[in-house]
Amino acid sequence: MANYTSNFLGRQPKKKTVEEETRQAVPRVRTPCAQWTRVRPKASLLLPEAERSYDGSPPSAETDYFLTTMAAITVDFQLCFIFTFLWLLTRFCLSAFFFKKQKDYDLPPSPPSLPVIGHLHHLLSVPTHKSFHKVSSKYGPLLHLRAFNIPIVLVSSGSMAHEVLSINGLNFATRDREVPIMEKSLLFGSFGFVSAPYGDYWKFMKKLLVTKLLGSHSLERTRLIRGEELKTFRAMLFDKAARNEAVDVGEEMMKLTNNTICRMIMGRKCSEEDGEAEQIRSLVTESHGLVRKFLIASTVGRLLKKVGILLFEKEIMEVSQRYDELLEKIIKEHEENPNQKEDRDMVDVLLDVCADDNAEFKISRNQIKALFVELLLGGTDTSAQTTQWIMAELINHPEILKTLREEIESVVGKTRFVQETDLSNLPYLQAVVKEGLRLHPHSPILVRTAAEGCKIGEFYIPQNTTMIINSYAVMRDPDSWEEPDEFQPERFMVSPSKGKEEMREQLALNYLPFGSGRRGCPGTNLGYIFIGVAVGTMVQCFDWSVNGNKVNMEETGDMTLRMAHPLKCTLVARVHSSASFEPVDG
Ligand code: HEM
Repeated sequence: MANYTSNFLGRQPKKKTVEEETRQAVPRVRTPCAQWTRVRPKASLLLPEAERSYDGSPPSAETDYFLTTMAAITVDFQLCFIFTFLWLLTRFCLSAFFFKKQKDYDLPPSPPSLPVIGHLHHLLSVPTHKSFHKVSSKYGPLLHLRAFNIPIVLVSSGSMAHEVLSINGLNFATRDREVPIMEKSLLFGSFGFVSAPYGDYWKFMKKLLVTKLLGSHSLERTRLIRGEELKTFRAMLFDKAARNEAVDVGEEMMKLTNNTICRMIMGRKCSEEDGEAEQIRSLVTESHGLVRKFLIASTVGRLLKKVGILLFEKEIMEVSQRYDELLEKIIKEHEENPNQKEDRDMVDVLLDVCADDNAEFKISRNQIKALFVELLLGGTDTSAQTTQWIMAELINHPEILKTLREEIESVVGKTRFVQETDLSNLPYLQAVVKEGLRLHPHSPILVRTAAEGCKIGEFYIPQNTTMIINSYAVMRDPDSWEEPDEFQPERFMVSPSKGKEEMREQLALNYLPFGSGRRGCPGTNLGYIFIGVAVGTMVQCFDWSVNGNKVNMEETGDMTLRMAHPLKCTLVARVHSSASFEPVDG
C-alpha cells in the first residue's frame, strides 16, 4: 500500500530498508473507506517522538515510519472521499435515468395518522364507508393510508375508480391477497370463488356461472321459478294486510330471494315444513355476521389478523359444518336421481364437471359447495337490503311513489299483476331502483390488490397495495351528481337534455353498486329483476305506512350498508288478491 500511495502521488519509490521490509509484515486492518492500511501496534506511543522531531534534528526511523503511515492514511481518506463522491454521483445518475418512473410519481397524499396503528381507526369506525367518506372529502380522492404496516390506498372519485377497475382492471383483478384462508371451511376457505385470485379457476367458474345460471339465456330458462316465488311473496303480503299485521320488508325479501336462488341452483325448494328453508336463512344471516367480523380481522396487521381469525375460527367452522351437511344431502339427491336433460340445474352441471376427467378445469365437491354458499350470500341479502331502502325512500317521498304507481297502471293496466317481463317497459321503476342502489349500495366498499406497481392519476401505487374503493363516496360525489344526497329517480331518466350516450357515460364512470371490471357482480341482471318485481308488486298492490309517517333512514354496517332501524310497516291492499285483479274500492 505504501508503494501504491507513493506512486499515486508521483514520488519515486525508495529503496526498502530491512526495517521497512519488517514493517510490511505488520498486520493490516480495514479502514472505514474499505482500503487496506497498515498500522503499528500502540501507534499513539509514536506521537511524542514525532513532535520531538520538530526541533530540527533529523527524524528517527520511528518518526519516519509514523509520517509515512500518516501520509498513507491521509491519502486513504482522500481516496475514500473520492470513492464516496463517485459512488453518490453514480447513484444519482442511475436513479435519474433508470428509476425515473418511480421518482416521477409520488405515493398519494396521506392524511394525519395515529402512532403505530396509522389509519386503522377509520377502518374500524361504524359505518366504515362514512368514516372514509369524511376523510376523502377533506383530503382528496386518492389517499395513502396504513393499518399498522399494511399500506392501503383509498379511492373515492369516479375517475380514479375507473382507472383502477377498468383501465388497469387486469392489474387489480384480485380482491385481497392479505385475507387469510381457512383451509377446511366452506366460508372464507381455499375453495371459494369470490375470494379466488384472478386465474384459471376463477375464469372457469365465472364462465360456468354466466352460461349456466346468471346470463340472460339462463335467466329466461328459470323465469317460471321466479314467477312462482313472486306469487308466494304477493300472497304472503295480502295475507298480512288482511290480518293487519306489520311487515318486516327485509325479512320477507330474504325469504323471496333465498327460496328463488335455492330453486334456481338446486332445482328444488328448501322445504318450509321440515325446517330446511329456515335453516338456510339462519345460516345466511349468521354468515353475514361472520363476513363482517372476518373482513375486519383481515384488515389489521399480520400478527393480529391470525389472533383475530382464531377468535372466531370455531364459530366459522361450526357454520361451515352445518352448510356442509345440508349441501351434501342435496348433492347426494342429485347423484341418486339426476335430472333429465331439459331440467338440468346448476348442481347437475357442476357434478358432471366434477366427474369429467377431461374437463377444462377439475373442480372438487368442496368447491361446488363453497360456490353455493357464496351465491346464497351474494344474491339474497344484497337484494333484500336494497328493496328495504327503496321502499323506505318511497314512503318518505309520496309524490315519487304516486308517479311510479301511475306508470305501473298505465303500462301493466288494471287487469293483472306486474311481472318480470314488464320491467323493460317501466323506465321510471328502473330509475327508482337505480337511484335506490346509488344512495344505498349494499357493499359500499370494494377491495382490490395491485398485482404490480402502477400509476393511478398522478401517483404511484406500489405492488401488493390494498385498494379500497369507496363506492358510497363515488356515488355521492357532488362533482359528478347534482344534489347527491337527494332521492331523485329522474336523474336516471333519458330526457331531451340528457341523451342515452351521456347517461351511459355517467353510469360507466360514477355508478358502482355492483362494482365494476372483471370482478364486478355477475348477478347484476338477477339483482335488478329481484328488486324491480318486488318493488313493482308492493307499489301496485298496497298502500304503505309507518309509525310517525317518516322512516328513520339512519345507516349502520361496517363493510355492508344496512338500515339501523329495519323497515317495519303496515300495509293496506289497494286491489283484490284474486287473479281477476279487481280494485278494492271498484
Ligand atoms: C342488488 C343485488 C346485488 C348487489 C347490490 C350486488 C353487489 C355486488 C358487489 C358490489 C360485488 C363486488 C363487485 C366488485 O368487487 O367489483 C358483487 C360480487 C358478486 N356478486 Fe353480487 N350483488 C347483487 C346480486 C347478486 C346476485 C343475485 C348474485 C348471484 C346469485 C350475486 C353474485 C355475486 C358474485 C358471485 C360476486 C363475486 C364476483 C367475483 O368475485 O368475480 N350478486 N356483488
